[in-house]
Amino acid sequence: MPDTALRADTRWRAQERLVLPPLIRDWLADPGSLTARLRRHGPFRVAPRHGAIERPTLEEQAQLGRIGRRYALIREVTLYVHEQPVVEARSVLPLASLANANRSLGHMGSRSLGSELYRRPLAHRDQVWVRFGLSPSGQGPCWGRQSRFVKRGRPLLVAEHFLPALWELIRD
Ligand SMILES: C=C(O[C@@H]1C=C(C(=O)O)C=C[C@H]1O)C(=O)O
Repeated sequence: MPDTALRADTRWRAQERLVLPPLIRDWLADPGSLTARLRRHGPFRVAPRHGAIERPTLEEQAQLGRIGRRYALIREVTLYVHEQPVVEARSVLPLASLANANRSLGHMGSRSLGSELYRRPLAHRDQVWVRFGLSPSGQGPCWGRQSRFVKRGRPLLVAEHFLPALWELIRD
């Protein structure tokens, strides 16, 4: 586990502007599906914690661009491996991004959002931010990654906060 004597910060910073410890960079810069990578470490499940139609935060609006000013489906989940909470995620799915062929993204339940984003037509991750701060439920501080995905031309945000149990899991 890298030095955590970092000051917790709520601001997301462009990934390329941060020097990250190698282990952290290996996970935060991974271009593939986090779900697929976690599944390689043991039994995996997604536990939805919160779902509501709300306005994104001002920071999320800026990260989404113009579409961010409208209402979005906010989805907060905890990802478990071997029944250990390893990631807390908050996704911001603009309602305008959930129309037509993208509508399944708004009805994931306990299925991983990644299973839709990494299904053809593949979503592409066009920007990544990083921070060392609290998770959506207030755990931490821990490393977090905010990704902007574009699926069928429509943007959405997925923020993943990597909990201490993850680093214990991969060390064993
Ligand atoms: C984006 C992915 O989907 C994962 C699944 C999530 C969900 O079901 O809400 C949220 C964050 C991601 O870690 C992925 O697997 O890479």
